[in-house]
Amino acid sequence: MAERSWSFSNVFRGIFSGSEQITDDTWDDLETALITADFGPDVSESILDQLRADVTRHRVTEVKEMRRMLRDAIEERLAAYDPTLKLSERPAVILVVGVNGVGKTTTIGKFANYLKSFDKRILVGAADTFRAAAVEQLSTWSERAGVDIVKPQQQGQDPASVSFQTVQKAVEENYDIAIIDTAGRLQTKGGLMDELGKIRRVIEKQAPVSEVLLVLDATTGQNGLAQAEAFIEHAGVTGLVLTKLDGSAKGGFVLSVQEKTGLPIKLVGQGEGIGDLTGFTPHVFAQQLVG
Ligand SMILES: Nc1nc2c(ncn2[C@@H]2O[C@H](COP(=O)(O)OP(=O)(O)OP(=O)(O)O)[C@@H](O)[C@H]2O)c(=O)[nH]1
Repeated sequence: MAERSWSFSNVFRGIFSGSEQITDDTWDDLETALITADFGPDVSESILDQLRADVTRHRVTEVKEMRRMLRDAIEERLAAYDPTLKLSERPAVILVVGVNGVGKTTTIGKFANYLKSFDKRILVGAADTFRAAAVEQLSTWSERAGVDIVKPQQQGQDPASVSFQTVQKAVEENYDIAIIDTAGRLQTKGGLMDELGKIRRVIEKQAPVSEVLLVLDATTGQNGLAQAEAFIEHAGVTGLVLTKLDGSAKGGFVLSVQEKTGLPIKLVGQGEGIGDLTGFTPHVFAQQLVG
């Protein structure tokens, strides 16, 4: 796989190619690298503690061996969360939520395209009714992915009613999956949650909600996480989507975000193209991060 710009291995290459034996400098450099890559202070410290204990216990002296241990430690921690998407209901209803501009609509386009390759019948719902451009954008993506769309009849239509119509059509016409785009404004917690709560209630009159995916922009790191706090606390989020990892040097965010929220990462966006979305595989990720 081509090396991505977010790859942590660039940072590591310096540390691990400097000398063959582990020295005090190796530990200092490693700590700096973990912080730089946005693992966050707590996760960085606990990785370092674990690694120190492992290195001592196994009497490891070589940098090469330490690198392997780091990779394994990161993989093990990433794998503590289940990345499987729950799509067994028919239709499986997926709500996509998140703050402004994080990549919700783009993700839905890529995700619809990905699911179609498994021969699924997909319907998307444009419940981001505040911006006409948002509906147009989703419409363009649905065309590219070759999936059907339910749009509001007029601008500003109640997002809950568009969601209702989407799920109704999905049930009546036997779609496998309905994906609903919601508005991404930074709102007061009350307004945001009232709107999402209403969307949920009207959907659940017809079908259970299978997944609530919170989209996070990896380039904003810990900051973006703070902005999304209201969703995490109140929206019944079942999984995370990390976007823009292609533009981020903050690969460590991948690990800290799971540990901070207790939520699994289920999808990863690595570009603006329709094919730039993948599932989340801890083994591959640890490899890409550490090299
Ligand atoms: N490089 C890169 N850009 C991305 C990725 N995902 C989304 N984008 C870009 O991010 C910008 C915002 O994406 P949107 O999908 O419009 O975001 P949104 O969350 O739907 O925005 P609102 O509806 O305004 O809340 C667009 O320019 C996308 O092309 C990604 O994985 N990598």
